[in-house]
Amino acid sequence: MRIAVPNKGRLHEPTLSLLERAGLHVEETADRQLYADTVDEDVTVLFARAADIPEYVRDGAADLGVTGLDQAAESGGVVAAASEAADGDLVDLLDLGYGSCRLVLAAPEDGGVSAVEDLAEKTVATEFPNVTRDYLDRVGVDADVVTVTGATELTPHVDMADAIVDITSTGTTLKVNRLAVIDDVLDSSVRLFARPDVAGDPKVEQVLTAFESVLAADGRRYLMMNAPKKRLDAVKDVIPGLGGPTVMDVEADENGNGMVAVHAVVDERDVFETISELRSVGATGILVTEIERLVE
Ligand SMILES: Nc1ncnc2c1ncn2[C@@H]1O[C@H](COP(=O)(O)OP(=O)(O)OP(=O)(O)O)[C@@H](O)[C@H]1O
Ligand SMILES: O=P(O)(O)OC[C@H]1O[C@H](OP(=O)(O)OP(=O)(O)O)[C@H](O)[C@@H]1O
Ligand SMILES: [Mg+2]
Repeated sequence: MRIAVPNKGRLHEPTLSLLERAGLHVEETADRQLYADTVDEDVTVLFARAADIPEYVRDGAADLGVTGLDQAAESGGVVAAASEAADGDLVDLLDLGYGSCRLVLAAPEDGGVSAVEDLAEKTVATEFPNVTRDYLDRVGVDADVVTVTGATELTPHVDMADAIVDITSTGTTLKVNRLAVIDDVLDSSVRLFARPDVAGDPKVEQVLTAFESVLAADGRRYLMMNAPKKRLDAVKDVIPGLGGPTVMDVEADENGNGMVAVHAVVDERDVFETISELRSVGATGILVTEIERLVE
């Protein structure tokens, strides 16, 4: 099975790190190599431009692809489940949570365009012509779309366009270029995409579960401690655990009091408060560790 992942740019590193954490270690390759093996002999990684990945998957060059929803939407249809797929659609299997950005319609701050209706008979420049045309159809505005391959923010200032549809995340680029957001076109983040015909394959399910387990572990910590057996209920009350803690009998303390070891998964935001509460109900030897993966 082949997974297409971004070969460079901002999505490259986080995607490799996700594969690594998911247990799909990518074998060392020289930079720019197109393919790489993983520790799983059935899984090959294919490096491609973020914008080309949806096409690789649609065409069958790859079975799975990791890229932005914006890129997938630009290249064709995207559906949430294989059962809803029409010919050529991609299935959006999982939101991987990084690469979050918005495609927005923006125009010069002090210009003549302050609502999408003002764009009738005018021109919109974008790297996303298909998404932009779909959007204009949806809102019922007849505007020209010109395709550019970068520096879109410049086009309204050189009379190439009256507005743009472009990616924004912090808003800095729009601000620097004195452009104001007029409307949201698409919310995007990086997703795991599959072709509908492979979406239910056991190997695909295995990759999906591995990715999900990484996301589930994010923001969670593993707590281990010892506690007097008679304080167990109090300890349990303190731990906002995932399906209740794991409790094991351990050796009694020096006074012969029964002791237990308690393990639990907790939200990292709760760790600080939880530790002092655990100490106050008699827990000792409290250990906090990171979790690599969590299969629920
Ligand atoms: N500013 C941003 N913040 C968050 N995500 C972004 C941002 N810009 C782009 N992305 C996401 O990353 C994807 C890839 O962007 P792009 O193709 O521009 O590559 P890049 O990482 O910028 O590298 P390069 O432009 O140098 O090829 C976009 O389709 C989008 O999903
Ligand atoms: O809202 P902001 O945080 O300013 O981000 C938005 C900018 O980020 C992306 O550009 P990128 O940095 O990828 O440069 P590129 O044009 O070379 O792709 C995008 O094309 C916008 O220009
Ligand atoms: Mg970019």
